[in-house]
Amino acid sequence: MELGAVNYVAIAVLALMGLYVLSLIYNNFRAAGVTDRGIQAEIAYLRERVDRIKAAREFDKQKNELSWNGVRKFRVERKNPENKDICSFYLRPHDERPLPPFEPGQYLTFKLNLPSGKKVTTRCYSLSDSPKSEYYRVSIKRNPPPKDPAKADVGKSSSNYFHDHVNEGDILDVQAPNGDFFLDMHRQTPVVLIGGGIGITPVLSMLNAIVESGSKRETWFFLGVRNSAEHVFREHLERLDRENENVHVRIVYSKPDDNDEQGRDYHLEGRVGADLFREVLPSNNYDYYFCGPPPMMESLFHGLREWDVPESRIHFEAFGPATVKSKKTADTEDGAAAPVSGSGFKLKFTRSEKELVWDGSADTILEFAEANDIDMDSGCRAGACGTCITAVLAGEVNYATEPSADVDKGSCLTCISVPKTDMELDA
Ligand SMILES: NC(=O)C1=CN([C@@H]2O[C@H](COP(=O)(O)OP(=O)(O)OC[C@H]3O[C@@H](n4cnc5c(N)ncnc54)[C@H](OP(=O)(O)O)[C@@H]3O)[C@@H](O)[C@H]2O)C=CC1
Repeated sequence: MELGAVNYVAIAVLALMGLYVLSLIYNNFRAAGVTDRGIQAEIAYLRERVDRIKAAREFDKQKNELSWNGVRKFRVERKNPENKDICSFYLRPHDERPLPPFEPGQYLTFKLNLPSGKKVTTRCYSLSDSPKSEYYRVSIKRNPPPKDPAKADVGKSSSNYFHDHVNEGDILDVQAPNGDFFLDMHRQTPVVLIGGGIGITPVLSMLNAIVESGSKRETWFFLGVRNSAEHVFREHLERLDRENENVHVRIVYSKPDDNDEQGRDYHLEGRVGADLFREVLPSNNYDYYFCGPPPMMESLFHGLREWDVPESRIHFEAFGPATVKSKKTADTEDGAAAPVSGSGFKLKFTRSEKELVWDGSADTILEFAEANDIDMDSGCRAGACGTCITAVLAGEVNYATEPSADVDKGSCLTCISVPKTDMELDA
């Protein structure tokens, strides 16, 4: 929750008053020849709080002044292959005005004109570097073709479009950074950051932000990949580990190649999960942030819960699997059950002139529509960007997670909802 300016001022004033009173007490002790470590610690703590409040205020101020509504033109300044499947794009604002800061872990939303698309396609990609005033960076993995060759249409794949068609000097339409999965940079509590495959992107942004801020926060960084061919940002991670006492990078290969050598290329063999943390981490007392393939996110969530990590300390990318999100909803304090959908509801898609029966096989209305060749817009697929908003002409939905995008009355976000009744949708 963001604090209003008035609240910041009130807290800062109270903290300063506390600081003042403690200094008076401390000076009295000093005058009496007594030094009290407890009082010094209190003063240091209050000083740190004031600094944090000031930093948070400055962040909000810059964000409000420099952010933008709708799309802004960005020029691709540099296109840098990280390996054969992953490419980083460095983006600079075409208007050359400074960029607003973002929270490490957030993503950018792109409006793309794909070669075979009739209309604009919306796609979200995590920012993979720390907040910088000059450029934003996204690192994108090329989507493999679907197993069914009949469904292969590279012209409709936004990741393939980036790899094959977006070049240095090109201009892209970009919405401001967004997203609820981010690291609170104003805290100093120890963290474990975990990336699986290309899921490294948001947690790498967090790691870079910690290091660049000069924070001494204890930070463990686990990267799970198959082997050295997938081991991206290798030199960068080795350098951060070497140069920062508080940073501990652990590379985990699930299927090392014959030429890969433990100790030289990677630290541990196997999969990143709670069993490995029990061996490597001094305790379970951390905040955990993770992003990766859906099975990894699910097993991490359950493994950490079984290791008695409170749910409030488990944070994962909202683009993650619906099953993890439903579990989180089901575990809410009031014990509310995760929203479920029965099967057998009739779904009428008026524009597409299709009437179908919801069989419960899809996680969301969006997935159900896509499986039935109904054209629907989508972006983040996590209820955050609002691209999939669709008018509900009749009926009601249940949400798997609380939408973070605004939803007008009479509409729904199809990417995170399931039917609660028979429905008629304007799609
Ligand atoms: N911002 C976001 O939300 C982003 C999300 N992503 C997500 O990240 C995913 C990463 O994809 P990709 O690079 O293809 O990942 P990969 O399929 O290449 O998997 C990466 C690693 O994760 C391991 N893994 C698989 N299952 C588990 C498990 N249950 N527990 C532990 N480790 C496991 C794999 O091991 P093994 O060899 O044993 O399979 C492999 O070593 C994407 O599918 C996307 O969903 C990616 C980028 C950004």
